[in-house]
Amino acid sequence: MNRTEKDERQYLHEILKKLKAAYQSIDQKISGYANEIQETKKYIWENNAQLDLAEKAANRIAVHELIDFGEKAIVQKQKIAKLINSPYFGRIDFRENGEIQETPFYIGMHSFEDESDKEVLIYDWRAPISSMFYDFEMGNAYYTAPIGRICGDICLKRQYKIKDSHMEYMLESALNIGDDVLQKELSRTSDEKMKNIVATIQREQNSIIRNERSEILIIQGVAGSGKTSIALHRVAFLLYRFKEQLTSKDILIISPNKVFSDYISNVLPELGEEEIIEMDMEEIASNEMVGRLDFQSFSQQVADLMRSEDSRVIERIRYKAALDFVRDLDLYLEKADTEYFSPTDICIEGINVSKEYLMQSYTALKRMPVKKRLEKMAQDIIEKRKTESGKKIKSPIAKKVKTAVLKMYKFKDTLSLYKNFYHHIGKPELFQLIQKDTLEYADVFPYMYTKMFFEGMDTGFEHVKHLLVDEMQDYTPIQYAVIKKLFHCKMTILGDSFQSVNPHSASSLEVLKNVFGDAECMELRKSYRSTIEITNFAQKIKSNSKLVPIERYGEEPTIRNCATSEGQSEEIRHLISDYVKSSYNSLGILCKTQEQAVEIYQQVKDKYNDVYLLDFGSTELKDGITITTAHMAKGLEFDQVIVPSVCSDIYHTDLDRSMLYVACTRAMHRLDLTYCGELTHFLC
Ligand SMILES: Nc1ncnc2c1ncn2[C@@H]1O[C@H](COP(=O)(O)OP(=O)(O)OP(=O)(O)O)[C@@H](O)[C@H]1O
Repeated sequence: MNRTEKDERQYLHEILKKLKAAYQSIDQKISGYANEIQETKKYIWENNAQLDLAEKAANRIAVHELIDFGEKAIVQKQKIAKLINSPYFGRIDFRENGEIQETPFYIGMHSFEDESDKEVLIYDWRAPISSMFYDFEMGNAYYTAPIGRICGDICLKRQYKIKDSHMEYMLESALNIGDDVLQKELSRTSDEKMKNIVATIQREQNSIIRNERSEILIIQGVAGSGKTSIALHRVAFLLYRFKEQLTSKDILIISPNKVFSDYISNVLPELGEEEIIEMDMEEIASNEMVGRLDFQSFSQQVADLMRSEDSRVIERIRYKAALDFVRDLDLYLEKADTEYFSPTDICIEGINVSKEYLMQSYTALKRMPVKKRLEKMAQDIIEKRKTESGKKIKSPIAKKVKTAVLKMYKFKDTLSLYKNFYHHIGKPELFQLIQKDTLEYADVFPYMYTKMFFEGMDTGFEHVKHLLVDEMQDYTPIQYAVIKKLFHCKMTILGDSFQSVNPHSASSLEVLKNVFGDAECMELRKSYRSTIEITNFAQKIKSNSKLVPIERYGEEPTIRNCATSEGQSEEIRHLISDYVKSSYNSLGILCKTQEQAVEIYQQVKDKYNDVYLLDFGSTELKDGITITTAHMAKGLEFDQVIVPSVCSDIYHTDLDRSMLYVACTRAMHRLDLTYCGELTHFLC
């Protein structure tokens, strides 16, 4: 039963022996497959002339099968290699009701069974029995197995830190899982890529990961509460739980930008799953707009707003970000459906159709987009005429009929129909093109919504069975209305309404609940990323009464006043030098605008190693000094953060407050702010 630490070390030794043996055996299998593939190919090559078609096909199938076996074996080998490095992180001894003796269960990243007797030696963290490790302390516990709920007692609970096959420590955890282990994990320095957190998943997080029932699950979580980590672990769990129905190709992640995608790209492969396809909202829009209209990007919209707060622009953004806007547009499209089709009798080259008949056809095809409906009506007229006359209808005549039917609709393209909406509501000023053929960002999704009504859409997303939307607060109800039309699948939607990078178009949890009436909402209130000092500091910028900081202590954040802008540059260099001397891996210098970021980059790029400037075109996050905007840094984290120029003439609007909050909440261990002139009132 491995009672003592000595027993445990011995047991680890035994397990490692078995793992290494399994590794060798699988390695041999892989070599065997490789040889067989080569021999079969050689055989086909040498005997090509003599083989008949059936033999050739059979040999080719054999090669494909061998490749398939080989690939599966390689995946298995990688999993065992990971287990050799760290076989397990937890153990629970569970006595099922009615049994006399408890059984120990070791829990790790993947499962592993003894080759000889098939006894499971390590349970995958996603296995039903492993849920008790996260959900219960010592005493009464249960888990849900395929046969139903299994109840009993947990008699022992332990945690281990095993690295490079060596047990660094072992802890008896009578309390909540691994307060000590969690503290150790959170105190570590950052990594280039997001890490898995399987060993320290908390109970409230586990209930989200293992939620199987919700069709649409909304996770509202405070900054640093682990939303993104949890969402990715949830994907891994669903892939394990529904392995027969769900593969990584059936899942799509909508994330804010490419750097963020790169940052999170490691978690699923670490958990033994394949990487998932990621897109941002603009890519989805681009697919629809290609060859038609250009459009402003979200980042450009925010950057423009930061440069100058034009009240007319804000009014346009706000109106289109409201819940009522979707209703207004729906009402308009309903009207457009019935009132903008004005049929007239058709008399073309002996083809006579009455307007009443046309109206009937139009109404009968109501489920189709308008333009497709009109085209179908024209086609039906031609077909009917062909059947009646028994002759082919010449294409110029068919064309004339089609043109006549299309003309009966008041608008011939989506843009005119969409533009007319603003005349219809008596506010034409709410629609402005940036320049010819370039839509404002706020118009992109309303336009797409109108296009779906008028022309329809080939989505290409039919295969998606689970959609994950991160940073939900930055998408508006009309964007969700488009998403709902594009994706008919389960969804996990996560974000934090406190972290919107554009308060004029932010969606609160209430709004989201309204959009997805039948969604289940779960909240995460504990913040894990930052020290308590940093979290409390950020709370003063934007107070969230629901937030509970994790008790991890560090340095107080500083606000450094500088007499001149040269003095400020000097101070920033001084802070960078501190970072260089420290054990930290990453420093984020997070500015309000890209222009400021470029300026600082120019000042420091030649003085230090590993300095990177990120903008919205960037695709990668690297360890070192990252200089970028708060907007771009959304979702990321750094060991140390510097926020320059926190003075009143730079940070003064609601938007600025949000940016400052996002910037400060990116810091894990150290936070410093600099300014010259008057300090922004958000920090007074
Ligand atoms: N249970 C946990 N064990 C260890 N680390 C955790 C746990 N939960 C969260 N973390 C850590 O907290 C940090 C924040 O996690 P994550 O980025 O997923 O949070 P978030 O809610 O998406 O943050 P934000 O909204 O502020 O971008 C990460 O470093 C993550 O590893």
